[in-house]
Amino acid sequence: MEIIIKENGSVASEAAARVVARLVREKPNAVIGLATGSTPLVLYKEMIRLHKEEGLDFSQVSTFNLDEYIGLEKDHEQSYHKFMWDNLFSHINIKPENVHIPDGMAVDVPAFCAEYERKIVEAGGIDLQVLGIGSDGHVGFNEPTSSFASRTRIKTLTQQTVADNARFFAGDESKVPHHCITMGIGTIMDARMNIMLAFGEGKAEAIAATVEGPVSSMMPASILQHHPSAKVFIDEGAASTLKLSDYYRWVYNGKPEWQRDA
Ligand SMILES: N[C@@H]1[C@@H](O)[C@H](O)[C@@H](COP(=O)(O)O)O[C@@H]1O
Repeated sequence: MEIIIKENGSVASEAAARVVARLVREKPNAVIGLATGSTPLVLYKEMIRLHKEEGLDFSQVSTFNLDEYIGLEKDHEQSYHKFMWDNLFSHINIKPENVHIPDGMAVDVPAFCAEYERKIVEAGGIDLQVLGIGSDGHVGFNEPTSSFASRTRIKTLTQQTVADNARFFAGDESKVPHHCITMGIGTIMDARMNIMLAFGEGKAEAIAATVEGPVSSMMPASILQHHPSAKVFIDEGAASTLKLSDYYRWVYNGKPEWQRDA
């Protein structure tokens, strides 16, 4: 794992955006996995800026989102569909037919999930997957004890995640769906590169356990230790309990400029 510590979340997000931009320039028909939550918002703003000001071209790019709540219509204020269109897709030149987000209203969920996996394979696999992390270490919505071999499927959220995400539902936990469709950990691990973003002290424990703890399904993100190309972009807050943070800075600063974020 490569740990990239920046002074704040904006600078870290800009660094992550450079990795996305490099991929899209090198491979115009790249397949990108995307995440929701508050963490990737600045990354998406920067991708929009790169498109508008520097001509970054998404016309051949395909995307696959990690997850969606079950039971929310696409236009629900808190659906991940709406989140992605509001915060990214409406502002770049991506083709709607190249956007894939799990359908929280699917009638036959297992069939939908199998088809989602098939579409990822058909697209050539995910080149780069963007990840956030839940305070309990979940990636996508793969909650603690999720199988490392799991594929896209239905999951039940933990009480912790329901409580964390209630802030998006006017603080009302009863309004947060308890089920979701999420890519599996096996699906995420198949991506050729994973980039995780985490900001603030609230994520420090989960990040320390992910980067320096034992690999355990109790901390789903820790499986990234087994990924051949995983980068973790964090700010000082999220880095605050890492034991080897000086070493990560030393490694990063020892790289030639052009290699630093790539
Ligand atoms: N399913 C999403 C995750 O993909 C995200 O990483 C996590 C963290 O959210 P935030 O970035 O708002 O802290 O929240 C949700 O539960």
